[in-house]
Amino acid sequence: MEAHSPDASRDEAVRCPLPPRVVVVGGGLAGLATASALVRRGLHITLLESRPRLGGRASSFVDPTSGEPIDNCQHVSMACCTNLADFCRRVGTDGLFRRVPAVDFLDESGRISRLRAGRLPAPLHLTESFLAARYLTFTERLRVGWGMACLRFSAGDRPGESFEAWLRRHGQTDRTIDRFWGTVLVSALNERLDRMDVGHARKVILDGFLRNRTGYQMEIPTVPLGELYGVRLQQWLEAEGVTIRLKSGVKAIELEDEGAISGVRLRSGERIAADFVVLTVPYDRVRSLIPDAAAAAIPGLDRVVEMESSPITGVHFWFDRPVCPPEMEHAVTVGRLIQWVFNHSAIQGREPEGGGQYLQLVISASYDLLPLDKTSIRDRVLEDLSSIWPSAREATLRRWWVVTEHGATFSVRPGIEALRPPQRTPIDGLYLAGDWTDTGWPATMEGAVRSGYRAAEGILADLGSPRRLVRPELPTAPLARLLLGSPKAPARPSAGGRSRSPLPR
Ligand SMILES: Cc1cc2nc3c(=O)[nH]c(=O)nc-3n(C[C@H](O)[C@H](O)[C@H](O)COP(=O)(O)OP(=O)(O)OC[C@H]3O[C@@H](n4cnc5c(N)ncnc54)[C@H](O)[C@@H]3O)c2cc1C
Repeated sequence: MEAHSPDASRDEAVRCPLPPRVVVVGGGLAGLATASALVRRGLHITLLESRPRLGGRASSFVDPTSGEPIDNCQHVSMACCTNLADFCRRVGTDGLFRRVPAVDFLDESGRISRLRAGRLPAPLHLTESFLAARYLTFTERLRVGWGMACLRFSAGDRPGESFEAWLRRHGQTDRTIDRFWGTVLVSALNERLDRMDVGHARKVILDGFLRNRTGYQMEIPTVPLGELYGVRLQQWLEAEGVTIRLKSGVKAIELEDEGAISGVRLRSGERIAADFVVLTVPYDRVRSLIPDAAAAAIPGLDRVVEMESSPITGVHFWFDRPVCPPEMEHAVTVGRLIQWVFNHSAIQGREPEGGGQYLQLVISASYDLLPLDKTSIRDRVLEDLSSIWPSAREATLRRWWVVTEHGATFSVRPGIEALRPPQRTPIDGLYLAGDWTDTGWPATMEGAVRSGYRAAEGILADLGSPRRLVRPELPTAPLARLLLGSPKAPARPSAGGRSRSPLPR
């Protein structure tokens, strides 16, 4: 399987120049992005994944009763996710998304308020549709506008302050907090407002919704995640010469006497030699893969364990008849347990056999559901859905799944940025990546891809062939630059300087 013998030493590699060997540990979006960015550069790349499939937290499983692929949970991105878009273009899956230019908010009386760009330039492009929103009174809409202005201009945040406390300090009421800020941000950041960092909330509102006319638009996959980030990625990477090994869990990295990376040891005991290792495993796994002496040399690594996880619950319902309007693809629900409804019969054309409707419901930061069993969660969600569309009461629920991912994302709690390590480590040849590493982004597919690109940039710089892989944010519109200032440029890994054989140019 390997072009190099497992015991090939660095000296031999210098005498007989072989392609530099990169081992990527983890086949989630960070690992996939790292590998995809390094192909066609004369490297020997191996990707090791402990599970029997690629995709990590963005994946599907097969329903044993129907044989149908089911996503662990609906994943959507926004048009401001420029690196995820770049990654999908790179691997040829960019045609498998539907761009949704309007976000529909559904209130208790079943009324839809559509958020979409109007005639005004950014950052005012959403003003017309927001002023028409029916889930807030006119005064409440003005109050939210004031909150946004404060978010831009407030002088300094109080260390450790939650976003909810910040909102109350800036004139927001229970209703605006619950019906606007909570509705938008809890699902965007997968955290409750009373546990949410102010900087991350600011980033979603300013960078996601206001800087650019299209940044808020959603990208919804039209195929199951297992196809999007699993099967298709595997085919593409293998065609590009990447060796993919599934069911190959890594036990630990291995180091030379001088402290540089020499390879990884699998749980099976097998050793794979490497000049570079990129660890893209989740934050709560990384420490166990790094020997103590090396871990001590990585500033902040021990603090990674202070990160916390936040859960997401995805509920899948197959009804024997349409429950929501058949043409409706998605809705953000205001003032409910359910936060998002996705109509998969409309989005992916996945009508249950014999007709009916397949709906996916999402509850982010689902702490309150953790003590409940799956049947109780099903019943609560069904009750909630029935109060939106009473037809859900009469319909027969043919099949259902409740999937709660306890460690769905790291919690964006106040002060989180101090716990996120950079991708480059002081260990020669060792990189970290994953949505939890320092990207300035919350736990998202975009953050994962950015981290993978940064690790790849670091490796190429070490090999004397620096390339810019991380794509810039969407351009800030001129008026938005005037009113909001420029977005902060995230820190980048420093350029090479390592004693590595240069890449052929
Ligand atoms: C339910 C849910 C809903 C979400 N919704 C959204 C959304 O709508 N939009 C969005 O942008 N993001 C969403 N996210 C977040 C998004 O899925 C993650 O941010 C992203 O997929 C993380 O990618 P990653 O590569 O950093 O980590 P992971 O996907 O966790 O990948 C790490 C990989 O490493 C593997 N691994 C672990 N240990 C080892 C080992 N020892 N050896 C080898 N392999 C190992 C794991 O099996 C895994 O495949 C959601 C997440 C969940 C769980």
